[in-house]
Amino acid sequence: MTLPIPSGTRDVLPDEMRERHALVAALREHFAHCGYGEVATPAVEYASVVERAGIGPTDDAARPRFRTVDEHGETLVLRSDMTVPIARLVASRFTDVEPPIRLSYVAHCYRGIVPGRGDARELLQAGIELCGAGAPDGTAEALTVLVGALRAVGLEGARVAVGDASLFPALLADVGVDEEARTAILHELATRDHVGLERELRRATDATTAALLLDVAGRRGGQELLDDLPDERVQRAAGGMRQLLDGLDEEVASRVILDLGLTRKLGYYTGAVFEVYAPGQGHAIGGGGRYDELLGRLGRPLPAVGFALDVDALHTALAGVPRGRWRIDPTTAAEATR
Ligand SMILES: N[C@@H](Cc1c[nH]c[nH+]1)C(=O)O
Repeated sequence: MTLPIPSGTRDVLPDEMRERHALVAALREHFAHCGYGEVATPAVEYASVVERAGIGPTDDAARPRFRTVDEHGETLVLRSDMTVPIARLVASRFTDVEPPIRLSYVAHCYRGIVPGRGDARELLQAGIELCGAGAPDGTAEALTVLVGALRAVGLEGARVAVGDASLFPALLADVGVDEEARTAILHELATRDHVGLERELRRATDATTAALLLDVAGRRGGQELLDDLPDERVQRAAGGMRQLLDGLDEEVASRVILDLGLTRKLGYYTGAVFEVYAPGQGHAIGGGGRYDELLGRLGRPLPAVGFALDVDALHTALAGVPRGRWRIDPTTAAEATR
């Protein structure tokens, strides 16, 4: 008899667990080497505290999906990511600590899923948060740690798509699109619905501007992409990306693909956003970005940036890499955890 477990969750058996331990050990070592101290936070938080983070509409992946009421009648939520709990931690436990504050984590998070899409309801994330370091230097540091993490586990073929969550809002304001139409357009952009995006753009602007914005949303490529932007307003809106690229070292920049239409399903991003892609994987295996307003909403205004890798997705991506090229050693990890 096979007893079911909730969709989007999984059991992990010993062989896979041994490799997962090795993978996580390599990531932990890398984060520590880069100066990030590991923290743990509770899997449950008070709903009232998370609400202060001002998480967006119901399709925002940062909005907790699992709620329960404790013995005092307080509503508790299962965390949906580590960025909000760490922002809470920094705002309440690191009040006197001089920034930048560098923290890392390996933790399970819980999300709602769209049935049939293969999303994880429970996912193991390994990531960092760099609080108190603005753009572009803080962003460059986070990207450098990210690229180093991919190298530390031997995933040489991975690429990091970099976009900017402020690019389209700035551009839409610049071309005079009103607030309501802007929200509809940004929604289509976030869901990567090209047809819907075209429809909303045509509704909100004239045909030439709509065509320009649609073209910008589809631009993806190397650094030369920024040298060839079609319009002064687009060049202005992409100024942050230019500055970021100028500050990256060559090795990190060689892993970056610019994606002007990139947005993430988490509403707290205010600037650069990243997504990690590995050969043969249909979904991103990690992502991150700048969230310069979140900490302020929780009581300690600091610019911040971070990323999280989906450990299981990273593991699956590594399975496509010949064993001899893994930088992690599952045998040693097995001994270490025995
Ligand atoms: N919390 C984000 C990743 C991230 C960390 N810091 C900023 N963003 C996620 O779950 O995808």
